[in-house]
Amino acid sequence: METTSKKSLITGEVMKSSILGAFKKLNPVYMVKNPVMFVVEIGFIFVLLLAIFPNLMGDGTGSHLRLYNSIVAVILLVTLLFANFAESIAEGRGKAQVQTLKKTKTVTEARVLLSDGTQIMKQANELVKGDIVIVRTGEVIPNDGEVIEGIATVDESPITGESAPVVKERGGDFSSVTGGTTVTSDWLKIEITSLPGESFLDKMIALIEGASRKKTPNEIALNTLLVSLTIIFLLVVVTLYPMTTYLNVTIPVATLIALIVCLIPTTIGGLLSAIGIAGMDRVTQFNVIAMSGKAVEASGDVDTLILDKTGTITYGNRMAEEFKPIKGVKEIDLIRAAWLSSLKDDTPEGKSILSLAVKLNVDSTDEKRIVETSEDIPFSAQTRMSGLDMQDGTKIRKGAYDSIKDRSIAAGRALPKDLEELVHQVSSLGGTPLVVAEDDHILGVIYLKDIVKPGLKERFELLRSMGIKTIMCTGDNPLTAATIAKEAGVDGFIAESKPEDKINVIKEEQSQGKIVAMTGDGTNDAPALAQANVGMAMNSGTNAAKEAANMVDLDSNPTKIIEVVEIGKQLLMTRGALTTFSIANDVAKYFAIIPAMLMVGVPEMRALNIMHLNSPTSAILSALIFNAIIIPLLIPIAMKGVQYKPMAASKLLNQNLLVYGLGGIITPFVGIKLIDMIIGPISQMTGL
Ligand SMILES: Nc1ncnc2c1ncn2[C@@H]1O[C@H](COP(=O)(O)OP(=O)(O)OP(=O)(O)O)[C@@H](O)[C@H]1O
Ligand SMILES: [K+]
Ligand SMILES: [Mg+2]
Repeated sequence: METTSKKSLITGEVMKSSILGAFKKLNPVYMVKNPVMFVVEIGFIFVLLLAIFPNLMGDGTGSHLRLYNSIVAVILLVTLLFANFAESIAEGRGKAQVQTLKKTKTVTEARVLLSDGTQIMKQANELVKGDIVIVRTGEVIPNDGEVIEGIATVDESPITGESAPVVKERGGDFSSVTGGTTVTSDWLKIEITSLPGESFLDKMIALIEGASRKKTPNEIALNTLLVSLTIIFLLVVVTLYPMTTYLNVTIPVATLIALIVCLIPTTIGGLLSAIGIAGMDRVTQFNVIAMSGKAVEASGDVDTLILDKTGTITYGNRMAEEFKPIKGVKEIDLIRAAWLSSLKDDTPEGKSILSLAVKLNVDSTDEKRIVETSEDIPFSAQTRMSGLDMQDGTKIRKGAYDSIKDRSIAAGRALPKDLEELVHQVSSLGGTPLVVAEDDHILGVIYLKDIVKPGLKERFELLRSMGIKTIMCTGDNPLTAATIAKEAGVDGFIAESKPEDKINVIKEEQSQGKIVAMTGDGTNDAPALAQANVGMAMNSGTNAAKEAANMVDLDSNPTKIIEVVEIGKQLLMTRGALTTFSIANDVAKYFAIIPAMLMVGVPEMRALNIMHLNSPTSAILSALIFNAIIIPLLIPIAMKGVQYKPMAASKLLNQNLLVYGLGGIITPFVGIKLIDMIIGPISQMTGL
């Protein structure tokens, strides 16, 4: 699957604003939201004071101490800036995108059609829900809405990044339009469905700007852990103080603060929000808009994926292929009834039946009269039927086998003997059989042909190896469902399902503690999209679906949920890996610094000073410098995410513990030693 738009990674512009952002974020009001880094900031302020007034805590007055305190203060400041920079740069790409989107929002006027037929011009920001507007070629659609008349091509590229215009028309799946897109041919009559400032585009801008970004549940839990660790290390260092006095080692307060900062989980504390933002951004790069970080995170935890058949697993442009009459019924009578039943059917299925009937020379001379005089019985997922009631009282219906069957039985009719056989023939090909009835007489079956998308089997295999169960939900009959399910390789299916059945499947899974994802595009999918932990609506779908979902796929490709799940997993893994690395780092630093610090007063400690660092001062400064530069060094991993390979969760965990845990323990020893080799001689020269 290709992403349609790849935005360049980090531009000079983003770099500049990120550096600026790093300084702006030093504001304590902002810093306090990140407790670990806030502790570093307090430490910095404290050491800064000690640089100015070295004897503030009774450490003495020497100029060396002043210099030392100043150096520690500078490194602490740099640590803060690095952490802030990580967050800024993660936000940077989104900011550039917002600029482009804001340019889209330049509509000022809309042509409103009043109920008396007159047209007036109104400011776009004065439009209310229910207003009817007319948009002509070259004009921008003023707000989100549903097409109620007309057919036109619309350029949606500002939102989807897709340059080819899309056709919009009344009814079906292509009736919703987005404010800010441009009509490129013909005209549309649109009913406005959003209030000014609440359009899809507005929401996208707000989301990307971070206005509605909240800490996710996992982030909150991790933060609690990080705060606990911070408190523990604070206590460790505080209790070290009387111990050193007892051992007759004098340790400057700045060193103790440096030690605290080295030991508390600053690496993950500094990168945590960047990881979250980058995760959301990666989804955006895939042309999926996530309404919250929580949604992206939930997609990483998905256990069950509910997919609908038509349009997700199959291409969904179901075309009438053949008319199969019941024994004793003339083919032309079936064709005529099928044609009648579709005269007012707006769905693609209905249209394809009309064109096949016309191709087979149906008698259509009285079309106009019938259209004008009969009553439309539109298709609904609830009834799974469509048709019309004619002026003479004849009721023409076509629909799902069980729906028409129930209807006939209710009317006290016996079913034709060969009906089941015809339905079976179509179903075993994976096609959708539509049964046609005139009043309660069943005339035959329409074969709607559909094709399973290629490559799905491999993708479902991939999901299975991630431990995700796939369930196909369809309104179609059990045999068609079984045929398609087998061909596509899903784990299970539910046939003859009505919209509420989808919700029930989701609830059932959730009651077993499972996290459920689903995709959908119709108004009838909206409740299920809202019920699912991850609901991904298609951009081409109805506004109700988009409103209910917590993600929208701008490319309207339902199988993209698979990539979203991968990105979510990658986000969770990246966070886990860097947390492991960070904590392993801190523990390693403890063993690297403490012996070097104490060996002055406790000669026995020399044995533990396996790193042979130049001096206690050099040891602590090296550790502090390492602690700072590890943050920018890890920014690429935070942004790109650790590589995800599908495998069992436990195996993955073990592998990550090995790589990031062991790596986290070894890296500080190597890093601190290298830095010590550089700054050791300098600190000796300056006599620090
Ligand atoms: N235009 C139509 N007129 C009458 N019956 C239809 C029409 N379109 C579909 N049906 C019948 O209604 C059933 C349900 O349709 P619906 O679109 O809700 O589900 P589906 O497309 O079969 O499955 P999925 O939920 O996978 O999209 C179809 O299986 C078909 O039998
Ligand atoms: K640290
Ligand atoms: Mg459908």
